[in-house]
Amino acid sequence: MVTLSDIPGRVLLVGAGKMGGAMLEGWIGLGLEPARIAVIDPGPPSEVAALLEARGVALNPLNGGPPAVMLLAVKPQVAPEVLAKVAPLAGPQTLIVSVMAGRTLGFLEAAFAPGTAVVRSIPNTPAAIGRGVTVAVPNAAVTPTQMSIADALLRASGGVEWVEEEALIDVATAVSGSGPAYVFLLAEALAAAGAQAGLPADMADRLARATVAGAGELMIRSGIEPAQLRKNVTSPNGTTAAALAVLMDEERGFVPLLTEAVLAAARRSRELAG
Ligand SMILES: NC(=O)C1=CN([C@@H]2O[C@H](COP(=O)(O)OP(=O)(O)OC[C@H]3O[C@@H](n4cnc5c(N)ncnc54)[C@H](O)[C@@H]3O)[C@@H](O)[C@H]2O)C=CC1
Ligand SMILES: O=C(O)[C@@H]1CCC=N1
Repeated sequence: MVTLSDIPGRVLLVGAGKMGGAMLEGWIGLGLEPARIAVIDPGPPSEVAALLEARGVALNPLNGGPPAVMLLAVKPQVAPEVLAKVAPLAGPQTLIVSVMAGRTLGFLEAAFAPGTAVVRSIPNTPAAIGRGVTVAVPNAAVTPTQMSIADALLRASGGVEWVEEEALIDVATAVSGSGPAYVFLLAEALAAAGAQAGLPADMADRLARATVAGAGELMIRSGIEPAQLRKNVTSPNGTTAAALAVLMDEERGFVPLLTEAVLAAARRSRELAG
């Protein structure tokens, strides 16, 4: 098994915003030596800049030779101009790992020298607390060792699932990549509904947060299927059944709505391919 300290060279992070910064924190937390990391970012968020300064991670270094890994975490929309600038920093042995939504293996391969090893992946923001999940696909040039290196870097943020079919990344983006936003919206909507139904707003907010967090933790720790956990809350002819009759309506309920949302996100991921 490859660990972060086995990576044969530097890790160059291009774009240290919300996602890149979260991954960086994970690597440092798991013992990747700060001297083995460098960051390229013209304007990292202040908390990331403070972390770089505190740990002595090089920001925008002028040289250093080709890195072992270049991890791309800029917005997909600026990828063409950013890649044109950073591609010359990669050597023949450099492994490219992208977390950019939509940007395909084909797009990434075209930006680097022929034969460059590229992994396209999609993480999510619970990466910031090591509870993310990432789905990744390698191109044909990725060696087993490089795949283990990519796995170690991505696993610092949580679980990793490898797929062989690249099209699945667009769907994973719509489910797990964007998914935390759906859950946060659920917390927002539950709080708003509670306030509208008469709870003090701050209390509705606390109850909604605790409910979403507690339900998520129960699902993980118990290992019980979500459908069974739902049934465990639902007494026959009780309050939950009354709510679920609305939420599980086959036409207007949560399932058709979420299906439409996931399909919209997957479609957008395919559009971002450019
Ligand atoms: N935020 C999320 O939930 C997820 C984001 N992603 C992907 O991660 C990537 C980054 O997203 P966020 O971190 O949310 O965005 P962000 O805006 O927080 O971070 C982007 C960073 O790129 C930097 N940047 C801009 N121009 C640059 C350049 N020329 N060279 C180097 N760095 C440059 C910015 O200063 C910023 O710090 C995107 O491609 C997105 O699709 C993937 C999965 C989840
Ligand atoms: O909204 C986006 O495009 C990115 C990718 C997945 C989550 N955030």
